[in-house]
Amino acid sequence: MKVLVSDNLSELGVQIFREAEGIEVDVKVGLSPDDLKQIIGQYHGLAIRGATKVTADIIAAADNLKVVGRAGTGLDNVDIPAASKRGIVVMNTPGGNTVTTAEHTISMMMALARNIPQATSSMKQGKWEKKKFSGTELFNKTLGIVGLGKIGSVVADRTMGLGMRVVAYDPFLSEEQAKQMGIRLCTLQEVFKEADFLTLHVPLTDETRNLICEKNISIMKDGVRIVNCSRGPVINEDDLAAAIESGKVAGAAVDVYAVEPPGLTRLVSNDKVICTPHLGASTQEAQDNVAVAVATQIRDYLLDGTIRNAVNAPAVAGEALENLKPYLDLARRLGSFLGQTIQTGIKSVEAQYSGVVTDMELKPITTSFLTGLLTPIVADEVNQVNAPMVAKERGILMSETKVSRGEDFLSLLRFTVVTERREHLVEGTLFGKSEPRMVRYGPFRGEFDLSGNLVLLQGYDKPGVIGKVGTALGAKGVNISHFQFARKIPGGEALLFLNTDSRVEDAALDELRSLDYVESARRLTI
Ligand SMILES: NC(=O)C1=CN([C@@H]2O[C@H](COP(=O)(O)OP(=O)(O)OC[C@H]3O[C@@H](n4cnc5c(N)ncnc54)[C@H](O)[C@@H]3O)[C@@H](O)[C@H]2O)C=CC1
Ligand SMILES: O=C(O)C(=O)COP(=O)(O)O
Repeated sequence: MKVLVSDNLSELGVQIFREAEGIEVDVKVGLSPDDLKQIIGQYHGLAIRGATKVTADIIAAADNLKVVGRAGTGLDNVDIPAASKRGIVVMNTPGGNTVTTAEHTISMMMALARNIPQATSSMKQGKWEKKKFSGTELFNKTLGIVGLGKIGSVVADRTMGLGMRVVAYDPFLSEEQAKQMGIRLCTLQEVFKEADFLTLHVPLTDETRNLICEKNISIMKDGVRIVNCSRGPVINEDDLAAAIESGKVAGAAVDVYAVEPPGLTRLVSNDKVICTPHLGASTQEAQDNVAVAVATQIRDYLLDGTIRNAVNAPAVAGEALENLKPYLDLARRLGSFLGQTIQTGIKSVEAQYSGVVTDMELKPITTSFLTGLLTPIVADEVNQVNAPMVAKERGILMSETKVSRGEDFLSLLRFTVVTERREHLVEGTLFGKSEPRMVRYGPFRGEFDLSGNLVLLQGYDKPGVIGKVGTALGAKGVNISHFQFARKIPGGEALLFLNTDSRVEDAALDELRSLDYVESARRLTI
């Protein structure tokens, strides 16, 4: 497995790749988009920070890429839908830079309140401008926080210690959660109206883009000070610059920009604006945290499929993964079996779980079934990341339920696939702790081993059929390793399920089909 580190990652992270058996790492920082596109095809993993832009164009060239790991939080530099479509897991490292970014925010707010950068610069010109740089206290002022997530809540906690009154807006947080932090949740309008200082800690989304614009600034307090250590496009830079020039906004502290580096924009050039070059996460501690986290996550995914902190796949790790793995395997086999027997368009998939499996995370199991089901049907690679998307694109309705069924099995997985023509049902369970078995196919019950070369014969339960099948295959040199016979009623419809040591060629299949009482013969590989 080859991993490319394309941004400045702490050495501790690179070391983890170097020490991992089965991983080869290249560190190439500062590649142009064209250069990255040229080489990305060789890599299975990509470790980045914010500088590398993983666009749809790069992803289209990433023929072997399985995982993109962001050492940090914001993923606005990764085209997540494009990655998901190609089955590439996208991960970040939440929490690793939270304290550092919160501390930077508070440093920026204090520096802004006391004009520290401007005063420093003045002194370095030999001046002593005491009056010009008189500032304002934070004590007893209202801090408005937009986005009370990890960073926002650390900012809240620390600034309450400075005697600030904190109000916050976060539509995804409950009153109760905010109350536990001792913070009053308000509407966005209230936060804008009440804040003496306003700080932004939201991800860049369609809702947050351009949030600080002329219209919203107009409802803020005169003399408000604005801090942005989230993402540049959350602020309309021209509107903010204009509001500072007019005196409506007293000043701004900015770490992130619409375009990075921004050059000498109207905002950056303004004396009342203090700025840092996207330094929010730049401390040794945070960089070590996020590099170690991302390298460990990428390594574990590439080497054993453990998914942690992915934004486009359910998280499965550690002990939970160990318990889940046999079920993931069982579900994939059941899916693969049906995917190879179904011949018409799929309308819906229903997953029903009963027994001890219901204590586990079921979504990955359903996705694993889908992966098996869709792989024989669609041309592109289908995996845990893109299977739900592929199903959705094909208009397949999904449902997943837990049922209590007084069955004979410790756990039972039932999947019902409805096609344009009919309903296909399979049930599966684990024998022992990890032996996957299909125990029902439509009306037929048995103990079917879904592995290797299979032949599925449907016909009628008549004397001599089994012998003829064995003789026909034997004549072609095919050895049967496992044999299951199931029927509804004596003499009625029957199923012959064969595991063979070698692949059954077309001629042998044709011969099986020509036998009396054999209606169909199908070859499957699982
Ligand atoms: N300047 C820097 O170097 C850094 C910047 N960041 C930026 O800070 C952002 C926040 O980071 P974390 O706190 O770790 O993420 P988080 O996911 O813990 O918090 C984000 C919060 O924003 C809230 N939110 C989402 N949409 C919202 C909306 N429309 N209005 C109000 N709130 C909304 C969410 O509910 C969540 O609570 C990141 O997305 C990233 O863009 C993060 C780390 C370093
Ligand atoms: O983690 C984040 O979201 C950041 O913005 C930090 O960005 P960086 O790793 O310094 O490019």
